[in-house]
Amino acid sequence: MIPGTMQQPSKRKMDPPWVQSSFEGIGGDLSKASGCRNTISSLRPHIPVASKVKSRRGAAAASCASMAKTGWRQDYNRDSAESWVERHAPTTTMELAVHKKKVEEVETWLRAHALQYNARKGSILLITGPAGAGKTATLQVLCKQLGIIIHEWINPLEIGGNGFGKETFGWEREPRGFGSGVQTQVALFREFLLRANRYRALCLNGGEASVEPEARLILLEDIPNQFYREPSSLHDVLRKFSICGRCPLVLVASDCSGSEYSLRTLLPRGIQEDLGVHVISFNPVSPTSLLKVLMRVASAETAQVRGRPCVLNQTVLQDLCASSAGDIRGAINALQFAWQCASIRTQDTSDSTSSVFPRKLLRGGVGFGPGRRGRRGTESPTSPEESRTVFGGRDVSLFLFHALGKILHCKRENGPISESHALPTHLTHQQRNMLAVNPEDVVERSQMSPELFTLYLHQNYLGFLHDAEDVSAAAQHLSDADCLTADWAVRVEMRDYVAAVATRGLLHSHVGRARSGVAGVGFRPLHKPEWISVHRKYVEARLEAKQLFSSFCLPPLALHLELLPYLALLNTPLRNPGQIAFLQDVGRFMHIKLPHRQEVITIAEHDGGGIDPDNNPTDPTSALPAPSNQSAYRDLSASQPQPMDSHEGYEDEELFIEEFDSD
Ligand SMILES: Nc1ncnc2c1ncn2[C@@H]1O[C@H](COP(=O)(O)OP(=O)(O)OP(=O)(O)O)[C@@H](O)[C@H]1O
Repeated sequence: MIPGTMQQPSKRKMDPPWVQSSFEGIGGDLSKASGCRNTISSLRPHIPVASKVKSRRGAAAASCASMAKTGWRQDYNRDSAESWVERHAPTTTMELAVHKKKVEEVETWLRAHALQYNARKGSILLITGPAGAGKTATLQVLCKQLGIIIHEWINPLEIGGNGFGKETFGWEREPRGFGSGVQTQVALFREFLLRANRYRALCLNGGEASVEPEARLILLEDIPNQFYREPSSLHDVLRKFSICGRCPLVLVASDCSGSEYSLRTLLPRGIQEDLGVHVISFNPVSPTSLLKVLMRVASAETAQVRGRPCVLNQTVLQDLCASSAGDIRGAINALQFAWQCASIRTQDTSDSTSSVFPRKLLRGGVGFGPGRRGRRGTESPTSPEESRTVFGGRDVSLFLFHALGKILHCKRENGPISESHALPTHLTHQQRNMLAVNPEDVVERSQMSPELFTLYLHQNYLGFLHDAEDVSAAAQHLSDADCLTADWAVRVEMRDYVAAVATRGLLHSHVGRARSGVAGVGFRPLHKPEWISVHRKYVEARLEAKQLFSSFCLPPLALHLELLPYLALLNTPLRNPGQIAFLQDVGRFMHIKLPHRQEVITIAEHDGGGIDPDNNPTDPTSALPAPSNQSAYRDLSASQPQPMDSHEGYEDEELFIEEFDSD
């Protein structure tokens, strides 16, 4: 007998009663979280189901668990240990706070691909949208309703057998089936994806396996990190899956604009089209739906608290909705937190509380308790910003489309101008109503550099102005903004001024529309700046010239301003077809006649603020041929012009081009 094993039980008995597991709430949460995960655990015993300790779901529960350690009332602790997000999870489509059309879209796809026997088995659905928009909840509710079993991939915490998972959570690693060696997460994932649907889930509870419906799908929300570093390996796996998969795959991914971990990096549009991925894009939950859910949750919680009347204040709920920016999970977590703060305050306002919660969080009873309205000192936060600071909430970033729209549509407040804002008589022609938005704030929330944002404005502003005077004034302001960053020495310091001059200048130029009484221009598609493709071409050409003319050993300036124009003018063919093509492409642009403007790319509603990684001008190397000298010359990329007929045969001629010294 090992002494350690003997001592273990008595040690447990001696634990003080106030020590509670930090995973208490989460454990309950996960066990509730579903049959689908149980299905997976039965299918793949070595994958630690409990490893899906999502911080988002555990946040509220973890805070409650830490509260429990301070020895407050047991009933309160038990009550608060469970996350409300899980406790009030929707069970039917009627309860979902998601727009009906989106629910129908997902349902139609599921019926066509998961329920139809003849449907293509390896079909892929991609559900995107902001975090907390109810994407997973919708899928789970629909699958439950349609009787579809979900096999969900959950990233294993322990892969190499270091004992962490086994010792901490009591999981056993399955030694057979996947080999005894260390397996990479990607290898495990590949195996899961291609094998998950071959076997039925085991019925460990003794129930009848035959009563299970056959329809099933694979859910991939927890994407292995390796794929973000190497998206091509995910593409390979998905390609294989689309050929030999036996059930549909649903990818759930949140939009995170401007992040390198964004979906566009992982699954660019080209790959989506290749694989025939069907995309359904969710919007943030509307404030009305959010408010309904919060009221339902709050009423249910109030009904549970016996003997303690809690009066809900709708203003607080509205503030929570506004500050959560369509994130239902965030809104419910904030409500739970606010409710618990209020409960603590009304139950026990001893000094011990202030050691856990900052006083700021405890002020005012946050909308609960009788007679709070109208009493100074117990006011609820009135502005979304204030409620955000009090209860947490989300830092609201704007999608590019909406950020540009806020400037280009130039919304102003109606009504007379207050005396404090009135300009002197000689400046009345400059008088405008108050702006509905703060332009600098919009630029900041777009998560773009002011210069790039100005470029987008420059590309799109013409369609939004009413007359030529407005266009002239706007162009003047945009030029001024451009000049501000002309000097590289002060470029960084001047960035903020660029944003202010460009956006405010553009907004100030909107005069004609108001004068003519036109309400607005309505919907207008927005486009990416042509500058992006021009700049991309410039960077590509620079790199290509460096490779093709490396034998001249010239610095870039001399290469581009002396050698290349000289060679282009000489009209002498070179030895190399790559060099010929290059000179024809960039050295003789004055002869190229463009019949019309270049085709511009329309911005989709959920495009992020950063430069599109599919078309990143700062990293043109991806679009270039391999930088091997031979292949770069022989195999010109399709985008490059091929040597003209007139030059055919020059390759064989012995021509000598004099190399000259740049000095
Ligand atoms: N009426 C409701 N409609 C939708 N979700 C609800 C509702 N009430 C509570 N919830 C809970 O809100 C949470 C929404 O999170 P969900 O995981 O579905 O969002 P998501 O869009 O998939 O976000 P992420 O991409 O971050 O996972 C779920 O835990 C769900 O149980």
